[in-house]
Amino acid sequence: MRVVHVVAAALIDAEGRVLVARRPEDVHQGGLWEFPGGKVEPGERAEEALARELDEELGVRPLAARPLIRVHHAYPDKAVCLDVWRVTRWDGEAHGREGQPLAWWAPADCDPARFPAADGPIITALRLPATYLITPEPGDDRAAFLDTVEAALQRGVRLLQLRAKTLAPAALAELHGRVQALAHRFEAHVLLNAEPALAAAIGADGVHLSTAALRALDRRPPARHWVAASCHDADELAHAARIGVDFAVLGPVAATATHPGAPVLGWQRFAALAGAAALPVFALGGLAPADLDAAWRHGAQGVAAIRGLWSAPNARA
Ligand SMILES: Nc1nc2c([nH]c(=O)n2[C@H]2C[C@H](O)[C@@H](COP(=O)(O)OP(=O)(O)OP(=O)(O)O)O2)c(=O)[nH]1
Repeated sequence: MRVVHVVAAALIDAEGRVLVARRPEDVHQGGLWEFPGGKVEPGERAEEALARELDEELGVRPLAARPLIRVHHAYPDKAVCLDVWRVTRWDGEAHGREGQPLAWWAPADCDPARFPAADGPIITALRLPATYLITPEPGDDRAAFLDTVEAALQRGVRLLQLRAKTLAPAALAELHGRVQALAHRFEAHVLLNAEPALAAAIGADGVHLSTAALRALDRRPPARHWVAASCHDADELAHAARIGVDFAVLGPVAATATHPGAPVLGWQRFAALAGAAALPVFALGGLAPADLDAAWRHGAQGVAAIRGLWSAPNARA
């Protein structure tokens, strides 16, 4: 089946709400809500198509746009590649130039059932931040560890993975409780890197699956908000998406101190794998916030990091 290349925009307003439009009843996926956009015309670059569609449909001109996610989806009658951009500044006031109803919804209120099936990963991408902090092993000084978690939250980190492989379950549960209490003060979420049953039992916001744990599962484990997984190749990404994992971490993009000798992907390979994956993918491995632009240009949700997002309490990133 020929793949139809579509550009779509997530216009984000000052309150973090996203603009959605209702598709007419009589077209493909009619009656459902969508992110405004349309087909890329022959010879057009994606950004040109985006500007044209936003003018035609909403009467606005994008001023600040960056890639959010690319989603491939095969409907029974049509295969699409949705190239979705996050637009945070534009000229003009958005109005339905084709008579389509518009609404501004918080990403948390976007119900995937009201959108075309391809849009699930787009909604997830909108709900996720651009950085995912993975903690280093906590060591003996718990107070210093918690201070550094708090400093990261103060710098704007809103998604954390507590990764403490050296701790027994009781000690891990205890530390998790403290980290989660801190995180919740900042409306941040903590994913526990542990057995899904332990994460669920102690009320974690989510569970982060190791590659081995992901491979052993044939369905999404129960979780309060998030199920994430560590992936290294196309098979693992496909398996993660198939069982309903919300997002993946893929790497290493560059060499890291924590995983010396691991085969490095590089940005081109990362882009090919992330672009074909049906879920948001964070880039991991030797990266820091300074790499966000490169990550977005290569199809990443953002950057996941241990060292790159973890620094002494008084050091500002
Ligand atoms: N714009 C948009 N299209 C989506 C979304 N989700 C989704 O599956 N699609 C599909 C539906 C359509 O098959 C295709 C978009 O094509 P379209 O028919 O809206 O494109 P267009 O505006 O160029 O329309 P036309 O002039 O060819 O009629 O992408 C979404 O969130 N936004």
